[in-house]
Amino acid sequence: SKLTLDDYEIGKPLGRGKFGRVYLARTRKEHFIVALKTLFKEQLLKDNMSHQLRREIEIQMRLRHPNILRLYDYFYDEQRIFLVLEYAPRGELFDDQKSATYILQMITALKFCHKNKVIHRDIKPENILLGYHGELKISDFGWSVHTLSQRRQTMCGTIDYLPPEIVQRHSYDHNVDIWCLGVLTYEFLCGRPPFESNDQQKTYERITTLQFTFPEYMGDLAKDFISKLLVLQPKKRMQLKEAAEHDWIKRFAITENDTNYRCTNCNCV
Ligand SMILES: O=C(Cc1cc(-c2ccc3c(-c4nc5ccccc5[nH]4)n[nH]c3c2)n[nH]1)Nc1cccc(F)c1
Repeated sequence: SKLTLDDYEIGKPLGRGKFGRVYLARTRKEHFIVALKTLFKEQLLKDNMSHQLRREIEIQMRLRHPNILRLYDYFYDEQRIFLVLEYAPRGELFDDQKSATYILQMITALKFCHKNKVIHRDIKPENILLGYHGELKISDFGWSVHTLSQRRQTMCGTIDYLPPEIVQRHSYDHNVDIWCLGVLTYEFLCGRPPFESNDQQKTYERITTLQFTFPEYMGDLAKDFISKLLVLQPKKRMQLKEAAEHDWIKRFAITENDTNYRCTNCNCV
């Protein structure tokens, strides 16, 4: 027979409110672990989302594939609808821990570049590769030493990463890499860059006027870290030394001397 809420023991909240209220849960009888999502009927009616939810439930109940998160079941009470979703043990693709770990490696790489009087100028996801042990590798120094003309730089590839001083054709220094680090951190955590727009001119305007917002699920430490990098005045941006010491990095980054350091590729440690 159909399970109800009483058949589950509720555990810790999962995710960060990105998906609404989702809790770790397990069935009282078999201790089968799931992610239990709660949706409020009133909210759904208000947003006129009931038909969409029905369709989504329909589709997700039917689709069975190792790379598609399972919807095992659903049930409801007077106020709420409950979705019994598959529990994904390794969590979100880019959470604070993975993002901070990569950003710390980016910081150490940029420190080395700047110490050697090299400004990368083109930090963005396309220019990042991963080594055998999952370590970050900045690739493509094409723009670093002999930057091509501004036009060429803005013509190819994304403009989302351009710092304001380059958009406005002012002189620039190593602080351009600090700006890009802020854009990269934002994209790692949100899955899109902060100034993205469907019109190039609009993107430039948002960059030069610092028009961006944080999604509500973003943690305060991450917001503080990014806000100290995405500063219009290059000299006012947090420097790499402080960035490496920032609480968001301290709290979430995993370095090889951490106890929970585990190579994502092999069991080499
Ligand atoms: O709403 C969602 C998407 C969704 C997925 C989730 C979700 C969130 C987190 C997890 C997790 C999970 N595992 C973790 C491990 C470590 C840290 C955090 C974790 N979160 N496992 N499964 C999940 C499932 N919440 N909401 N699907 C949905 C909605 C309506 C109808 C329907 F058929 C599906």
